[in-house]
Amino acid sequence: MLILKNVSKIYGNNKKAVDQLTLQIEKGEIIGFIGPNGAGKTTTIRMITGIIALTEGIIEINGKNITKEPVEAKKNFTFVPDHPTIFDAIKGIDYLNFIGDMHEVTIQHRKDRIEKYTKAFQIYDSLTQTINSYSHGMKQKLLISGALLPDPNLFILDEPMVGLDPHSAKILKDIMREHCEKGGTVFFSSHVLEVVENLCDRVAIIHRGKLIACDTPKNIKKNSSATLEEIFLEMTKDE
Ligand SMILES: Nc1ncnc2c1ncn2[C@@H]1O[C@H](COP(=O)(O)OP(=O)(O)OP(=O)(O)O)[C@@H](O)[C@H]1O
Repeated sequence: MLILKNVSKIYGNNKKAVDQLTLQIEKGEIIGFIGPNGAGKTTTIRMITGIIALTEGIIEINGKNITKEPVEAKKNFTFVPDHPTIFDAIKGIDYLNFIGDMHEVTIQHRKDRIEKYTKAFQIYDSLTQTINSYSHGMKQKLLISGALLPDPNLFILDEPMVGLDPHSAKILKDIMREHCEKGGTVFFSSHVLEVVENLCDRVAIIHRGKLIACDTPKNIKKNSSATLEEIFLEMTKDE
C-alpha cells in the first residue's frame, strides 16, 4: 500500500532531515510514526504526500510513484496536516462540498458521510457558519471529516490528537480503527505514546532522520513490562 525505499531529504541549508528511510505499510494496518522533535516525521509525511520533493529514493502509494505520477498517487490518500490551516471565509459545509467535488464523491455518499463524521465530532450544527468562527479544535475536526469524506485507501495524519479534547480524540481513534477494519490503511505521527501503543498494529520510530525500529508495540518492547514510552526514551536518548 505505502512503500518508501531509501528515502532521503536534504534541505537547502544542507540539513539532512531524513536519511535513507525504508518502510513498507500493508493494507489494513494502523502505523504510528514517532520520534523526538526534529527527528524528521513531518518531513517524511510531506514527502509521502507530495508537498515537498524527495532528495533521493522512491515513494509509492498503491503502486503509484509520488514523484512520477503525482496525480494518480494522490487519488489514493487524504491528509490531515499538523496545523489546521484552512481557507476560513467559507462555511464548513462549503468546504466539505468542495472536498466532495474534488474527489468526485456522489451526493448520497457525501451526505451520509458528512453526517456520520460531523455528528460524531459534534460540529454538524456549526456547518452553516463560516470557518473563521470555529475554534482550533473545530477546524481540526472539520479537516479530519473532509479527509474521511472520500473514503481514502490511505489516511495520513500529522499529529492528529493535538488540540482535540478527550472525547474527540476517542472518536478519532475509533474511526481510525474502523477504517482499518474495512481494509483501509492509517499512517499517523504522534507524540502521544500511550495512544500509539494501544492503537497501532506497528510503530515506526525515527531518530535523527533514520528509522531505528518498525515493529509491533509488543516486539519493540521485547515482551518486557516496560511501557512504549520507557523504551522510546531509552532508544532515543542522547548519548
Ligand atoms: N524547510 C526547512 N528547511 C531547513 N530545515 C528544515 C526545514 N523543515 C524542517 N527542517 C529541519 O529538518 C529536521 C526535521 O524536521 P521535521 O519538522 O521533519 O521534524 P519532526 O520530527 O516533525 O519534529 P516535531 O516533532 O518537532 O514536529 C529538523 O532539524 C528541522 O529543523
